[in-house]
Amino acid sequence: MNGAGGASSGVPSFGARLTEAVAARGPLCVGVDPHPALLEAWGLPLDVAGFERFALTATEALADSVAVLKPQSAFFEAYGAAGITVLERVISTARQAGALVLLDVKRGDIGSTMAAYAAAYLADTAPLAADAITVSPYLGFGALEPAFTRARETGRGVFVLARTSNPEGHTVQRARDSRDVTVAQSIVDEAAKLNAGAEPLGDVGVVVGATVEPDEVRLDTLNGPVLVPGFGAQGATAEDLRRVFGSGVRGLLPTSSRDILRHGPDAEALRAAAERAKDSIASILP
Ligand SMILES: O=C(O)c1cc(=O)[nH]c(=O)n1[C@@H]1O[C@H](COP(=O)(O)O)[C@@H](O)[C@H]1O
Repeated sequence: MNGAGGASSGVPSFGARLTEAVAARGPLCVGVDPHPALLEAWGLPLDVAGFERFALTATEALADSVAVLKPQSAFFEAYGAAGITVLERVISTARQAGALVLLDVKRGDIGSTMAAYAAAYLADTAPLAADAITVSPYLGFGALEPAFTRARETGRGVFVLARTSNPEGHTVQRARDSRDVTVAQSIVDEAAKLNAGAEPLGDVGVVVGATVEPDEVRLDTLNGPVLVPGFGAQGATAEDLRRVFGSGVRGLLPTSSRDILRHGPDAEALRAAAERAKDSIASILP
C-alpha cells in the first residue's frame, strides 16, 4: 500500500507520524469523552458551556504531552451544531499542540457512502479532518476501501474494529467463517495485506481490547498500529497488555478515557494521571 513510508501525495504517512509521536511522547492515547457524569464530577453545568469547558480543558491539559487524543464524536453530536463547533476546536487545539487526533466515529457503510465519510473526516479541506478515524467493518472490510484510499492520499490513518473491549463483542467477532478463521482474525489479516511492506508502520490499524482473552488474534503480520481500549472503567490494567498481547507485538497504543478524565478539572492533575498511565504502560511494554 505504502511501502515507501510516505503518503501518495508526498506528505508523511500516518504510520510514520504515529511512530514519531509515540517515540517522543510514549504509547498512550487519551479519550476526550465528555460524559455527563464527568461534567457533574468536575462541577460543571450540564449545558453547552459546561460541555465546552470540559472538552477544551481536557484537550489543552493533555495535547502537549500525550501522543494521541481521541475525541468520541457521539458526545459532541449530542449538542448538535454547537457540539460540532466544539469538536472542530478540540481537533485544531490538539493538533496545534502537537498531538495526533484520532476521531472516534466508528463509521462503516456501503462504498459510495463510505466515500462521503472519508471526505468528511480524512480530506485536507474537511472542517472535521482528523489524523485518523475509527471504522466498523460490519458491511464488509472491502466496503471501507474509500476510507483507506483517502487516508493513504492525505497521510491519515484508519483503525478498524477487530476484537472490541465490550462484553458483547465476542458473539460476532469470535464467530468462525468457512475456513475456521474468526471474524476478528480475518479483519486483522485484511489490514495486514494493506500494510505489507510499509515502513516504519502501515496506516491501517486495528482495535483489540485489553479485556479479551489471550491469543484471540494473531498480530504478528499486521505491521500496523493496534488501538487497545478497555482500561480503568472497563476493568483492564496495564498488566493486561502482557496477558493479552504477550511480548513482541509492535505498534500497541493503549487508550484510556474516564480513568484519566476523572482527575480533572485541574490541568496538572490530568497531566499527572496521564504520566502515571504512561509509566505503568512503560513497565509492561519494552
Ligand atoms: O474504538 C474505540 O475507541 C473503542 C473500541 C472498543 O473496543 N472499546 C472502546 O471502549 N472504545 C472506545 O474507547 C473509549 C473507552 O472509554 P473508557 O472506558 O472510559 O476508557 C470509549 O470512547 C469507547 O467508545
